Amino acid sequence: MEVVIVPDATAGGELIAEAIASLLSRKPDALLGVATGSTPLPIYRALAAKVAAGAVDASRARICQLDEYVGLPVGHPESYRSVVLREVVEPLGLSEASFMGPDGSAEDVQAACEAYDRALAEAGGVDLQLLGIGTDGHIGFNEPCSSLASRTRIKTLTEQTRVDNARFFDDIDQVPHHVITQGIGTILDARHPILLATGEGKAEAVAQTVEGPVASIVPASALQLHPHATVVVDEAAASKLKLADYFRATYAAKPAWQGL
Ligand SMILES: N[C@@H]1[C@@H](O)[C@H](O)[C@@H](COP(=O)(O)O)O[C@@H]1O
Repeated sequence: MEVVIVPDATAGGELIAEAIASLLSRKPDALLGVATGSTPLPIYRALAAKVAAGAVDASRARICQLDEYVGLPVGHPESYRSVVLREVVEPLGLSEASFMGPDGSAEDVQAACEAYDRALAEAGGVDLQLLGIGTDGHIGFNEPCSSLASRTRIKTLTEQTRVDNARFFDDIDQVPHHVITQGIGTILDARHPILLATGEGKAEAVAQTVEGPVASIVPASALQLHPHATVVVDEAAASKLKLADYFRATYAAKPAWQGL
């Protein structure tokens, strides 16, 4: 796993947007897996700015969703489908046709999960999967003790995650208990997962993800099993890494042509 320490969230967003731009120049119809939450917003802003400036052609990019709440009414502004359309698809000038995600309002949730995994595979697989991290080390909505081999399925949120996400709703009672999430096995199928973590609140989860054992109690630690996973962290989120100096030196000495 490559760990890149950047000064702040803006720099992290710029670096990852650059990696996406580079991917799109090699593969214009790349399938980009996008995450929700506050952390990836600087990536989407930086990428949209590059598109607006004509530096990147994203017109053939395809976007897919990582996870979704179960049971929110179709079109709810905080459904992850609405969030991804608002924060990623529209700013990149793409249409809804370029977007795919699981159906959180399906009556048969299990069938919707299986259909989504099939759709991802039929689309050729995810080229680059953006990830944030929960304070408990979750990726997507794979809460602690999720199977490291899991596929897209329904999960129950921990109380901590519901509390963390309550800021997007009027009150915590509106935060659904159930979600659909790409499984950890599904996420590991992506050709290049990139996790961005910023702020001190993520420092412990980052240290366990990068330097702890691979264990389902810290779902993000499964990224250690991926041959090409990148973890981008700001100084605050890197503050508990024992090998921070090594990661800095390694990245400083990396040939620029390698990119992320
Ligand atoms: N399902 C999302 C995750 O994909 C995201 O990584 C996490 C952290 O969000 P934030 O970046 O706002 O801290 O929130 C939610 O649980």
